[in-house]
Amino acid sequence: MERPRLLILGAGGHGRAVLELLRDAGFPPPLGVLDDGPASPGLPGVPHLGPLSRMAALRAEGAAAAHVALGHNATRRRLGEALLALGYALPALRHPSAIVAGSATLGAGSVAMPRSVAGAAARLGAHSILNTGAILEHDAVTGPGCHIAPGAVLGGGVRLGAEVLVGILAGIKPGTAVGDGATIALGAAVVGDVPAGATVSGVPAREKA
Ligand SMILES: CC(=O)SCCNC(=O)CCNC(=O)[C@H](O)C(C)(C)COP(=O)(O)OP(=O)(O)OC[C@H]1O[C@@H](n2cnc3c(N)ncnc32)[C@H](O)[C@@H]1OP(=O)(O)O
Repeated sequence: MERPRLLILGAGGHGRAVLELLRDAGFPPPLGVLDDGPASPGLPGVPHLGPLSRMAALRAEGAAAAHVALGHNATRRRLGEALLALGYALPALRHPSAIVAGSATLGAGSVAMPRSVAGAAARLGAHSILNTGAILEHDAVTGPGCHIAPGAVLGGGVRLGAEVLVGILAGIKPGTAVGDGATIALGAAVVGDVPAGATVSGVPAREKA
């Protein structure tokens, strides 16, 4: 499949990481980057095309494919859905060192960063990040707008709702369910279901009183 020139949304740290991925994966140079930061330095070597609100005008001018490279889950999902509604293609991005099982799926606008793994029948939701070295074990499923941070591991059959952050090096016991908008602290060991909106931390993971 020919790799498209992408419009990137977000010129922060994650944007720079995605830019490296695109180079490693053989994508052509991005069309440009949009960012709302008034003093945004942009992405190195990529034309800065203005604020996020320009995405509609650029679509009308012929931009056809995009990626939202923002770390904030709700914002990334909202912008990704807006891009889809405008008719942009949002290809799932995958670093060449990522291991994605033939039966695994990566949703629209999602990204599998270096050395990440998606096992048999795992499903990474739309607009989600499987960050460096993170692992979705077999049959693990995430909703849209999730972020599995570097080194985190979802055991077999784990189910995440929408917009869940699983912090760096956290682990989730096989078969566990995590509700929408929950935050799993870095280093946590989740051994039971987590309600929507909760923040849990520690080993075993608990909500703070
Ligand atoms: C490429 C990348 O960098 S991806 C980055 C992805 N992001 C992450 O992995 C970070 C995930 N976030 C965390 O783990 C955060 O520390 C959170 C969400 C758990 C808490 O953040 P905040 O609400 O800002 O809490 P804050 O730092 O003020 O700490 C509040 C209390 O929780 C404790 N705490 C904070 N993080 C943790 C943790 N991971 N495990 C155990 N306790 C923690 C603090 O020590 C503090 O305890 P105290 O009240 O007894 O003093």
